[in-house]
Amino acid sequence: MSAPLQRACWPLERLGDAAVALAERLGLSQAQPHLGAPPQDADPWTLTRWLETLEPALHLEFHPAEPSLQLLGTMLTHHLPALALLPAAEGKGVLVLLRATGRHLVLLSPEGHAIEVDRDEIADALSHAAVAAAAPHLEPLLDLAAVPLRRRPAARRALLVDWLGEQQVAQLWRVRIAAAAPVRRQASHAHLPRLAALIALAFAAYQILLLLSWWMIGNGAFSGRLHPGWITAWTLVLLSSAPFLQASGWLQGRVSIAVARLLKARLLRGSLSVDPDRLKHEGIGHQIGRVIEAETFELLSLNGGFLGLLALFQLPAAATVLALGPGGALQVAALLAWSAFTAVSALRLYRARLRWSHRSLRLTHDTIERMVGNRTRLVQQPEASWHDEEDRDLASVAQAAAAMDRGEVIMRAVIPRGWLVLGVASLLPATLAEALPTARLAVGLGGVLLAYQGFYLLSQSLTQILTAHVSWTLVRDMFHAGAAPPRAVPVRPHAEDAAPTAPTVPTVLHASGLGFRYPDRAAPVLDRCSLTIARNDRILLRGSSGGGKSTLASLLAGLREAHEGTLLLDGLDRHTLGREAWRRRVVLVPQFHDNHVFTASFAFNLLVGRRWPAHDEDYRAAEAVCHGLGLGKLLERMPGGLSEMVGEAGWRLSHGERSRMFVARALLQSPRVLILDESFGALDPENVLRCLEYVTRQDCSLILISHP
Ligand SMILES: Nc1ncnc2c1ncn2[C@@H]1O[C@H](COP(=O)(O)OP(=O)(O)OP(=O)(O)O)[C@@H](O)[C@H]1O
Repeated sequence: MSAPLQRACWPLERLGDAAVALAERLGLSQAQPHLGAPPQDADPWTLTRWLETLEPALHLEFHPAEPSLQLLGTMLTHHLPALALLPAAEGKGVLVLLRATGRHLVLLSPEGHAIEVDRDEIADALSHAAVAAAAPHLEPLLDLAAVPLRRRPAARRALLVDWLGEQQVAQLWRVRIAAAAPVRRQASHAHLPRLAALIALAFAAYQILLLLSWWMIGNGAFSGRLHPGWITAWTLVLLSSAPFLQASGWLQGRVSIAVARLLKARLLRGSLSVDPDRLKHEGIGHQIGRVIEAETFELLSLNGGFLGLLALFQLPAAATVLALGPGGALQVAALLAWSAFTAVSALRLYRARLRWSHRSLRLTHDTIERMVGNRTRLVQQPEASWHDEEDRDLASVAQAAAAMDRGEVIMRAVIPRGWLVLGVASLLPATLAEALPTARLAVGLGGVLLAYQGFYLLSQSLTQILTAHVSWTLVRDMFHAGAAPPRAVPVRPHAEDAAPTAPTVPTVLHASGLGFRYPDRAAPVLDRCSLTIARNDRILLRGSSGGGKSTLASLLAGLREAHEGTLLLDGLDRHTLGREAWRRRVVLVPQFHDNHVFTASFAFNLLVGRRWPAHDEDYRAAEAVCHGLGLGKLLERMPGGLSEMVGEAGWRLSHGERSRMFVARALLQSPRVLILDESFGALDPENVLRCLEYVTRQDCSLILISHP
């Protein structure tokens, strides 16, 4: 290892510090306390889980990547920043890769210095362990082929890429700013303020050059001195405005991609964080409507914003030209009056669009509900009234749509064209009062045309921005739900995060005085509920139907939040530990109707909570758990085994097979606390016994919910 690489290498025990230093470098986090060390001799998967525990505090996400030799170079060039694990032969350490500069990478050293190291040297160091086995066979081959010395490095690399194929040669973690990070931070990380300023500058330069070209040609033409020199200058000025327009278009593209990424990531996170009771209450139709609105928002807000920016340059420029022209103050007053009329029309359109959106959202919701319950409706509802409500709802949406269309016609057609009439009319008094020279008249008309273009852009922009704003009112809850909880504080991760089997303090979960009430119910479901669960406890929770067992389970698993009382896991509350870390440790298998089989391979369904794509050891673990739960015969029966497609469009698992698959899915997440909510209700006594025996043998605390 070269001296610069040695200087840039962090000892593995300081992985947490390396992550913090990177976060600070990216402007995402202030100085953090020492975050402890990852477990000794941890494998990459364990390190990944350990790193994940730092995510809430650092506003970062660590995505593991295990590239082949062929992909390693691409990763080191295009997927930075990243953390990289140096293999044991290279001294087992961590590299903090900041960015690529040509053939070099900039690394952050433990002393906080940026150090440049050759990219190939880093690739060799990272892949050393995998490549070492093949290396001895290379030289004899190169000798035999008489490859000249200077071409040997390239030949060596080509041979290795071919030999090692898809084999994983290195362990990296791509570092991304978390979707939950404050929007301001994400925006500045994506350079959005700078890009926006550049767009504004490019627009301004384009506009100024355009006006200048007008002035030149107009001045020359109307003064009767259209010298070839003026025409050449006019052509040059006009041509030089084109690159600014191009540049602004290109910058807009970059902004659009960055904003769309930010928005999508945040909405996705938000949709996973919204209170499940609220989602259920609103219904699936409402959620589908929201997805459509989110698309609308993304599409129209950016486009409308860019058009609006252009209009903001164009209208003041037009006002200036009009003020200098023969119409003077009268034309400027007409422009202001028309702007006010535009604002009023925009407000009316906004209200109409809001009404239409709410009604069509309700229509989507009701349609989906009717589709879901269609069979019941066909059987139980008199045929004559099947479409009554649908007709009523459609008429109401059509009425709102007609009002909205009227508003759009005013905005898109009347506003720009109406201005043309008003602009020319406001020029008439000056024209009638005195015989105007052609040049003065041209300035007046030019101003009117310039303002026409401004109003045209403004009307397009306002229509889109208002529509986007209505969409925003429908998705903003989801967006805000994706933000990091305000109380997220740095956590000192425990070694047992990564090694759940390690002996720890006996108390795992501690609840005291828990209270919970559903929003639309007066009486609480849980009232002053206290319990302590120690490591490897086996608890049977029984009670009458509707007594609150599933509700308690969802509180313990972090799916719902108690309205009063405290709940601690390993001594930390849910906000401190972070939602993801909590759910990884306390895994709930919900009741059958609340669980889902994905239309995907059986292996995916088993391993989705553990790691996907899965590794060989994951497949082995999945098979072992399946055998333990009595699913071995199913694996033999399915032609594709673990790769068999299951779900609605695939192999239809029986009720009992599904419920055991749900248990296997939870066990494969190596939980510290496992909660099974009536998971064995569909099994025959023999399989119940076998499953009970298997789950009670696992190294985790177990809560089994069952009817008396
Ligand atoms: N989203 C909700 N809104 C209002 N009430 C609810 C909601 N979910 C559950 N409940 C009510 O809360 C009470 C407790 O429900 P819970 O599912 O926790 O009971 P349980 O003991 O698990 O019942 P079971 O043994 O029948 O599964 C029930 O009366 C139920 O109807």
